Amino acid sequence: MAPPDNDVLWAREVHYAHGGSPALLGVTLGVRQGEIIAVTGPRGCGKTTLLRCLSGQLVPDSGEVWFNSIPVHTLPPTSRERLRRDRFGWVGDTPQLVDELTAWENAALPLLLAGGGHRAAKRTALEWLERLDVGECARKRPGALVQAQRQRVAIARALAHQPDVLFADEPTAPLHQADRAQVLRTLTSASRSHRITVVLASHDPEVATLADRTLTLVDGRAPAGAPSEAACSLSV
Ligand SMILES: Nc1ncnc2c1ncn2[C@@H]1O[C@H](COP(=O)(O)OP(=O)(O)OP(=O)(O)O)[C@@H](O)[C@H]1O
Repeated sequence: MAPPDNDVLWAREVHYAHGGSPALLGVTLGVRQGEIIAVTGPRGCGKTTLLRCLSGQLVPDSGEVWFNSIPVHTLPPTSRERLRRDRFGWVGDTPQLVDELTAWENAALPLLLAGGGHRAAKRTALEWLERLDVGECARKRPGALVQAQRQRVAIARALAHQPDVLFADEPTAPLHQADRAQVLRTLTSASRSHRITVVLASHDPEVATLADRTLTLVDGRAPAGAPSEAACSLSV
């Protein structure tokens, strides 16, 4: 079945089990370009597994995942790898930076891997570090930064190549309470100004207030009795 024309990301009846243990039991979801969607629900309900299926890190056991007109679920591993590198951004709950590189080099990495010029990549990386309030850390290596600074650098790296879709899985988990709202606001406003679609997973209900829509998962599916799409409700 082909996806609806107006959805940048579309998943239909996605099932996934980790080593025989079911994590997703038929999730259907459409995300429009530039939209920010929050995936919420209690721990273990399948948020991370859903984001990994949508971003091509995992292949669903059954069901479909489309990015624009690309059937992600049928792509060979090298094509999924390229798609993730060129078109998607990923922020996880712990910053995975390259220890040998400085903050700006880390943030510039996706641009350099995509074949961008060194000077332009550096300028863009520095702009994003400034936007995320870690401009003064640009020349420091990750080991000289605190966890909250490292996570801001990881977010800058995920946004610097202006991906079509940013997947953020509990992106505020390593931050102190005081930093959380500010980093989330920066992430969502930068995404809105650059028309980057965001799929944001969190068990923190506050995250939903910054999103256009919310998909609530319970035990790998939408709440009993409701079709998955109906579980998406307007939250603003
Ligand atoms: N690698 C794995 N091997 C086995 N089971 C897994 C694996 N990853 C996740 N699971 C299980 O799959 C289910 C869904 O996990 P998932 O991490 O997707 O949920 P989540 O909503 O993101 O949880 P959390 O909020 O704790 O991050 C859980 O029961 C979890 O224990």
